[in-house]
Amino acid sequence: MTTKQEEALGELRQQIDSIDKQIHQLLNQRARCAQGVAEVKQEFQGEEDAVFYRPEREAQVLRRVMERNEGPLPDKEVARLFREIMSVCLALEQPMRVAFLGPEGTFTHQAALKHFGGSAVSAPLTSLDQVFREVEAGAAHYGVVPIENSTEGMATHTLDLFKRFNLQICGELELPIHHQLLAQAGTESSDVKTIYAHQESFAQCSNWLEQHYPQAAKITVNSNAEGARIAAGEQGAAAIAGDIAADLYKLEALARNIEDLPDNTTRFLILGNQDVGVSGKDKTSILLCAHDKPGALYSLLEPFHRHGISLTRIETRPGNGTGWSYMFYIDFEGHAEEPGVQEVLKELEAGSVELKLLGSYPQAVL
Ligand SMILES: O=C(O)C(=O)C[C@]1(C(=O)O)C=C[C@@H](O)C=C1
Repeated sequence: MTTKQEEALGELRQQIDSIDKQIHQLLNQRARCAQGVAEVKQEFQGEEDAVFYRPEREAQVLRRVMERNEGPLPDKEVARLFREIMSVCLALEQPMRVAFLGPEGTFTHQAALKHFGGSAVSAPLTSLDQVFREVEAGAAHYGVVPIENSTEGMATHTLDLFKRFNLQICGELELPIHHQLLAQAGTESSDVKTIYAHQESFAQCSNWLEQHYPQAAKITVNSNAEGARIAAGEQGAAAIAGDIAADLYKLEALARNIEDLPDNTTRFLILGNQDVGVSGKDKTSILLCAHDKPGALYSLLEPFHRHGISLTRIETRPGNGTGWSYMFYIDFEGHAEEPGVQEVLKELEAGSVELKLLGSYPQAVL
């Protein structure tokens, strides 16, 4: 290195050191504020009932971060940093236990980390029912469940569980699903004789596999993370999974983003036991049960139109056969505390057999 270069680098690094010191002090100052917030919550709500996680506030903080960002850091990247800052601050107030359908290393695990940050405690469970049960029982503070995929459609099993359990939806997030072909370090593409993956991932990568690995044996496993675990211990094997599984099982990507449709995205919901306040840009989800009679669907949807409320999703499921014939799962823009939404809910309640409010929550930010 020339002396001139050393001098120039030295000066910039001195600036970085001084900025780091300020960031560091400010981070701890922020953390002390969060501790103060926790004390206030405990004082006014009681030790047992204090609700520390506030999705509406987190959404507002993240939206503001993105709005005021002037770069050069991209909006999403600064938001991700602030996501982590709030995650550590929340963990100081109370470490959050977050349940999801395991094992660790699945896309749902990746969604949980994206939404709650790295300081939440992961609770991988063995079934979706168990995730609902643990959150309802309070054994986990929150749960993360898939609700729809852009190529596969609605996760109907999740929808049906909302009928059985009394939980609130506290949030949503979207995760682009990128599949990687993963193998032990040092594996060459030509070494791969067996590929492990979940059946959905095989389906989502079928053209690519046909083109690149027509001869390899394709073995279906219960989850991509399970496939990654097997591939980590087997020579000549590869797995289709996400980046989180690669990290967890120390695998390397032989090929990246091998999904046939590049915009493949899964939407996840956050389950909890609390009402979430208004964030300013919210969504509400309801289950409606209606008799199968002429005009039933029209009369359910008409109030939304009249009050200028946009539907973002409607899905029909068969009813349980006792008293009503159809169940509609409906997502729409707005919060149940807002007057227009309250009117619609009142009218729907009067005109349907049963209405279950699943929750109002901030629209996905990240
Ligand atoms: O504002 C609050 O209620 C806080 O607890 C602080 C804070 C934050 O770090 O900004 C932390 C956790 C909550 O989920 C929301 C925000």
